[in-house]
Amino acid sequence: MKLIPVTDREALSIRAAEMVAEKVQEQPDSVLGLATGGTPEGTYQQLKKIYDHGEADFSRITTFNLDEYAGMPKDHPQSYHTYMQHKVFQPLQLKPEQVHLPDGSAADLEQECTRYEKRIAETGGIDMQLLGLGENGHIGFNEPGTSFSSRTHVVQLKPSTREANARYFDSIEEVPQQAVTMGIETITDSRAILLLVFGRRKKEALLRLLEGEVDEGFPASVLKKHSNVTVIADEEALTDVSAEVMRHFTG
Ligand SMILES: O=P(O)(O)OC[C@H]1O[C@](O)(CO)[C@@H](O)[C@@H]1O
Repeated sequence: MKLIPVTDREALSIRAAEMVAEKVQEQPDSVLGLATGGTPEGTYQQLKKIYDHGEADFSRITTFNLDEYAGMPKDHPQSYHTYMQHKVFQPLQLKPEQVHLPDGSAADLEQECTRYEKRIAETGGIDMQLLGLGENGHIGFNEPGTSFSSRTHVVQLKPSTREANARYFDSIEEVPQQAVTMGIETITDSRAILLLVFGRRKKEALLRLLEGEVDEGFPASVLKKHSNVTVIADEEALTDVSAEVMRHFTG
């Protein structure tokens, strides 16, 4: 795991967008794994600037999202389908056939998980996966305790995750109880992973990731076993990380 420390959220977003754009420049038919939530929003804004300036061509990429709420129509204002349409697919003018999300409104969710895994495999797998970090260490919606060998599956969301995401809904009761998420092994099968972490809210999780053991009780710790993970983190998230640990991951 390699750490790139940056000053703040904006610097993180610029750096992450540059890395995604560089990947697409060197491999125009890249398969990108994308995340939702607050973390990658700035990165998507920066990618739009890069696109508008004609500095990258996204017309041949394929995308796969990490997760989607279960039981939510695709056109619900808080669905990840809607988020992606507004923040990525329309701004980068991606065509429907280029983009993929799990269908949380599918009648048979187990079948949907199998379909999604198959689709990822058919494209040859993910070249670069963007990830945010949950306060409890979740990646995608893989909550603590999820097997490191899990594939795309249906999850019961923890109360803490529902509370963290309640800010996007009118009330916590409206936050779905379940989601469909890529599994941990689906994520770690990606050839490269870019984990973005900013803000004080994430400092305990980042500290545990950098200093703690690899353990299924903290899903993100699996990233330490992967050979190509870059963590971009800002000063606030790195507040409690010792100089020695910083040197270890940046050196
Ligand atoms: O970026 P946020 O909103 O802090 O959330 C952290 C992670 O949790 C999720 O919301 C759950 O999948 C991810 O989309 C995100 O990367």
